[in-house]
Amino acid sequence: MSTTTTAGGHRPLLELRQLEKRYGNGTLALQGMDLAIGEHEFVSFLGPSGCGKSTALKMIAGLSPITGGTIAWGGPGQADHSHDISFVFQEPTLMPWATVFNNVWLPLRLKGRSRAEARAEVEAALQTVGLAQFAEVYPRELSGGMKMRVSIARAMVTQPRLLLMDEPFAALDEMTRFKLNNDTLALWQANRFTTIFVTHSVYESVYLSNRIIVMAARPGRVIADIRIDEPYPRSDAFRTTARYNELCVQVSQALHSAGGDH
Ligand SMILES: Nc1ncnc2c1ncn2[C@@H]1O[C@H](COP(=O)(O)OP(=O)(O)OP(=O)(O)O)[C@@H](O)[C@H]1O
Repeated sequence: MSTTTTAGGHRPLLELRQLEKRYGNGTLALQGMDLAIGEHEFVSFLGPSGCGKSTALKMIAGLSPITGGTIAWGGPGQADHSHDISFVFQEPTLMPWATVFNNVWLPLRLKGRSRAEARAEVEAALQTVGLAQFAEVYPRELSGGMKMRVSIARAMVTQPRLLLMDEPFAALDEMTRFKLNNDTLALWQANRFTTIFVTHSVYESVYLSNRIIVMAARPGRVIADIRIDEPYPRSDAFRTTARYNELCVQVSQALHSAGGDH
C-alpha cells in the first residue's frame, strides 16, 4: 500500500485495486473497483440488486476467486489481517441439532479448541449479545432476532479484525432491526474491529456507517464514497434529526444516479 493512512485518517487494513470479477458464465459482476479501507472504519456497501456487493464481500473473505486486480492487506509496517475475518450472512445459518453454546463454539472447535478451553470465550461472546441465559437452548426455540444474535456471537468469538456482514437484518422486522443496529454499533465501538456491511437500505447505511460506498451495476463498480461524520454513539434520537434526513437525501441521490429503484 502506498499510504500510511486512508483518506479518513485510519491506518490501512486492506486495499482493493482494480478489482474485477467475471463469473464462469461470463457475467462481469465487478470491474475496476478501487477502495482503501482503514482500521476501525464502519463501511457500508450500498447499491441496487446485482451491483456486486456480495461478490466484493466474498472476494475480500477469500471465498470467491479474484479474476482481475488485487486485494492488498496491511500497509507499511502494518500487519496482514486477511485471516482474522468473520462473516455474518442474511440467514443465521445455525446448526439446528446443536445448542446455542455449541453453535458459538464451532469456529474455536475448528481451530482445535476443546469445549473446556473455549468455555470462557463462548460465554463472553453470548454475554455481549445478551444471550448468556440461552446457552443450552436449541435454535428452533429462538426468535429470528435471537438467532441472528447467535450468528453474531459466533462471528465475534474469534475476535476478528474484520467483520463482514451481508444484509444481516434484511429479513427481520423493523423494531428488531433497529435494536440489532444499536447492538452492532455497541460491539463495534467496544471491540474496535472494522466492519463492512452490505445493505439495500439508505436509512440503515446512514445510521450505522462512517462511510458509505455506493455501487452501480453492469458492471459493478464504485460510484460514490460518502463520509458520515456524525459522532458515535448514535442512538434512536439520531434517526429523527434534520442532519440524519439531509444525509439520507444525499445518499439517496447518489443511489438514484446508480440506477437503483430505492
Ligand atoms: N455464482 C455466480 N455465477 C454467476 N453469476 C453470478 C454468481 N453470483 C452472482 N452472480 C451475478 O453477479 C452479479 C452481482 O451479484 P451479487 O450477488 O454480488 O450482487 P448484489 O449487489 O450482492 O445483489 P443483491 O443485492 O441482489 O444481493 C449479478 O449479475 C449476479 O447475477
